[in-house]
Amino acid sequence: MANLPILLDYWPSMFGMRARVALREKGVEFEYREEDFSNKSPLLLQSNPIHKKIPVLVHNGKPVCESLNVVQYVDEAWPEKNPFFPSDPYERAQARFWADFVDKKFTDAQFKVWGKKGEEQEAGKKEFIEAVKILESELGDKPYFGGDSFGYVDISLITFSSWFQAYEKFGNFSIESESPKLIAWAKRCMEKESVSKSLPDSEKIVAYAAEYRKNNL
Ligand SMILES: N[C@@H](CCC(=O)N[C@@H](CS)C(=O)NCC(=O)O)C(=O)O
Repeated sequence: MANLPILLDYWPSMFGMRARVALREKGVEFEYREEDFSNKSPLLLQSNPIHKKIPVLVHNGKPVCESLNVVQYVDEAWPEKNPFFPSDPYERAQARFWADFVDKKFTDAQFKVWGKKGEEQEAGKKEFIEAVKILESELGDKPYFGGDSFGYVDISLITFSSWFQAYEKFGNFSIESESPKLIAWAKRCMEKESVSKSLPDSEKIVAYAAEYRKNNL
């Protein structure tokens, strides 16, 4: 295991999953280390002293923090295979814009759908459906957000699909009837081994979310 990049991660984390998918897209072998948030490892605390959050990729002894930053780093450190970005500067800027939209709009909304109740949850559902429709229109008729190839925006968003069943169960709505194209895109992405190997079983996520709701709501 000497010299393999180390990924500090936590299994249900859609942010951690992004790093897993990115590394597997590049065919990079890595050591996966599961963190216990009630007893964070010294390596996590040293590597990400600012946020103390996963994912952290430790490569050649140096830590890279923040999931989208990890995905970009992986693309640059292993440029030979499956580039995540198009070469055109404008298209690259657009890809960064949409991944940022996923982080700023979609991430907050999805949390309210499964992690809140009452009015806050209802508002979250509205925001979530709005965000999904915007993303669906950005996808258009392309197979991937990256066009013909699976890229940066695809990696930033696909990891949330392991949570879709939890959103539907606790939000009491159907994502497919709101946004069939997005579901078709998610199924297409799941055909990639880099994705299917990196995303946990949806049933496990539902059970995890149910436990969170029991303890926190
Ligand atoms: N913006 C961060 C978010 C990472 C994040 O929220 N990680 C959570 C797990 S999903 C975490 O490490 N939480 C530990 C804690 O808050 O103590 C990223 O994209 O990497």
